[in-house]
Amino acid sequence: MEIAATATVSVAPQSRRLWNVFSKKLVTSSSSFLRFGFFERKYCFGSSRLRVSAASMDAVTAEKISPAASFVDKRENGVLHFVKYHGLGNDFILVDNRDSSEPKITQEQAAKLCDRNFGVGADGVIFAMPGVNGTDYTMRIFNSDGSEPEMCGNGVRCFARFIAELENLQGKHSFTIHTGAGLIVPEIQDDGQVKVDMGTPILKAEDVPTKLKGNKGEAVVQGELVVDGVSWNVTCVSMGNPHCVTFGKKGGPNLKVDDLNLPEIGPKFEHHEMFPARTNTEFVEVLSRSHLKMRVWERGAGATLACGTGACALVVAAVLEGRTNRKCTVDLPGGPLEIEWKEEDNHIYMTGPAEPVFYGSALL
Ligand SMILES: N[C@@H](CCC[C@H](N)C(=O)O)C(=O)O
Repeated sequence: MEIAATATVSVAPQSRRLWNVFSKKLVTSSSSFLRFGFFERKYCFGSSRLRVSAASMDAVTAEKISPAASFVDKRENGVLHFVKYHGLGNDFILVDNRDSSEPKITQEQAAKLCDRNFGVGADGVIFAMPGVNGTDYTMRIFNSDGSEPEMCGNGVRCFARFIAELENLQGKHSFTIHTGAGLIVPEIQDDGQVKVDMGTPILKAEDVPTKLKGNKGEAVVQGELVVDGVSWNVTCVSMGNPHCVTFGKKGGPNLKVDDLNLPEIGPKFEHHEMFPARTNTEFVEVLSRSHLKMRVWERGAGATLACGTGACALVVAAVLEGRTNRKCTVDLPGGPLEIEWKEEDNHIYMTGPAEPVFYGSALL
């Protein structure tokens, strides 16, 4: 029996070696052809196109199909193709959703996929969708608990790198991205890092939103938040999504963030009645006027290794509290981010890495 098959497969540079292995196997083993078939889908990502024709292969008979390969090969419905990325260990399942303005999976399915034991494992699922109002793309994200936030700083850097792979773009590139927080503009740098114009911070208490009363105009700056009978100094900032930033307790010493029991204290901030939309919370230690260290408890995701919107929010808080300059390095558990809150345009700029980890297909 002659099999004619053509597969157009594009792969991320990091994955090229793996694909080379696949393609080598393809010409040396007929059963590998069937394994390859699992990946031989319309789904394409990456920058190097590999065109494979199996028409000239020796006859491959149906008897050679192993039951397992056959099962996998047949699956198309109920399968989600994805690429896993991370930004400083804040990890996401990226989905090519450019053909539709409806996410390919539900919030419940996203929560299942994010489970680190029963799913792929991630802090969230991000969908690359068609742009609106003249923007290049729309980014939507579901947290690992299935809730939908407005924005994600580390996620948008991953998004930019994902788009560059999908569109086969090399070198410096910027995109206009519509998000729940408005227009966000990431730019891939020559060194592969991504610099993002994160827009302007929102400080008006009711827009953050927080029920705490504004004490510096309409903003909450070093306001008092009582958590389990203990008073904390907090500054509330929205980067499109809500953040509560604290440098320590009222009248207490500056925080040593390594000493915190984050899983115990984090949820008490997240679900505090003063935050009607829940909140992300950044616990911050000042190392110098241009160097901060933070740990984060994220709304809908818990303790994560990094939070880009959080790093931006805490530099705004640090400046408003007179603790630092407008340009800082922020050390997060997963590594550093460079943040600048520019006086000229009131915009915040975040620079950091985003890396692909693996690609795959998940059964839904
Ligand atoms: N990790 C993200 C923030 C993701 C959204 C957040 N959990 C929320 O619900 O607001 C970042 O890097 O900004």
